Amino acid sequence: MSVFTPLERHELEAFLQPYGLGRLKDFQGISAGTENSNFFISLEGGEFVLTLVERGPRADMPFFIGLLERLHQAGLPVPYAVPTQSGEALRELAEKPAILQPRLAGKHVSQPNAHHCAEIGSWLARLHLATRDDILERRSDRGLDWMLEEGPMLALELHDEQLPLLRDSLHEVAELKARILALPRANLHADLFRDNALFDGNQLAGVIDFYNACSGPMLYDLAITLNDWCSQADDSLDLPRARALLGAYAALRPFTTREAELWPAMLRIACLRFWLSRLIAARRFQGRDVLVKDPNEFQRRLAQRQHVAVALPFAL
Ligand SMILES: Nc1ncnc2c1ncn2[C@@H]1O[C@H](COP(=O)(O)OP(=O)(O)OP(=O)(O)O)[C@@H](O)[C@H]1O
Ligand SMILES: N[C@@H](CCO)C(=O)O
Repeated sequence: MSVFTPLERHELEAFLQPYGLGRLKDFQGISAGTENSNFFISLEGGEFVLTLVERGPRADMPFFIGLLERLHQAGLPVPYAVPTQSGEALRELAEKPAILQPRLAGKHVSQPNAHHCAEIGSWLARLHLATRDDILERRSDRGLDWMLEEGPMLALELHDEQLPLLRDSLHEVAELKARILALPRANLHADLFRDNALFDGNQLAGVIDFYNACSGPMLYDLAITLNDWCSQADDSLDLPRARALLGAYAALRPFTTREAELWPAMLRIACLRFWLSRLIAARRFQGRDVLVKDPNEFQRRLAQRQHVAVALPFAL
């Protein structure tokens, strides 16, 4: 299970007291996450999730809190940091940045249908529309430069037959970097996988886990999302789901010609990002009781995306 920082009841009770939300009834570590420590917290005053942020600089916490507050104000279903009675939203527990958020209803969907994908496409367009005119700047710590730095080092750990795919992909990043950075920008979720969305039946109940959020090209967010929501068991794209996601997105924010041109490459670059980050996680947590997702899944997807059959709809 992925609770990196276990908590004792007494330290939790002391931490929760300033919220004025009543007695602690129950708490439980959440095994699902891979990056942060999360706990379901049941208080007399309601159900909450406590997150201890394990990765990334503390200086970024006001960005996450500010972005979630803005999205909450814009009516998007997201968790947000609950303040204490004296107005403190960002706190510290066990020497980690800590925030308490309302627990959202709903369940993760592991086998999405076209309707789920359309809901996700609309949500992503709403995120981008709510932020593109006044972007909260944050450079991704898993961005293009990071790929170009980490890729060659990780190559040393790969088998020979994996190297051409990695080398070609890094070459594509270097070649297209300037054009990608010139694409239309907004705030990105940058990790909108199925395990970061909660559904109530076919209805999207909320999107969680903004700890990879950043500013950047909107098309990159779409590629990350599509690669997870619309991949089939053989890692190729499922066309009806992909068209539903892209169509719902484009109905709210039409794509530009430049975005349409870079779309196939963007899908590949989004695969590379998670291939590399999963290789790093696999090395870091080897032999530990931590959920590590399979890096090879994204190697296979990267290989599959060398030919992309799903064009962007409605390119201007
Ligand atoms: N606000 C919330 N409401 C309901 N459930 C939540 C909430 N926040 C987190 N969870 C639950 O906790 C689990 C782990 O949370 P989260 O995805 O944020 O962790 P993580 O370690 O950052 O994971 P990863 O980066 O691997 O997606 C989620 O899958 C979800 O089940
Ligand atoms: N969603 C990521 C993990 C958290 O960033 C992955 O599937 O590799």
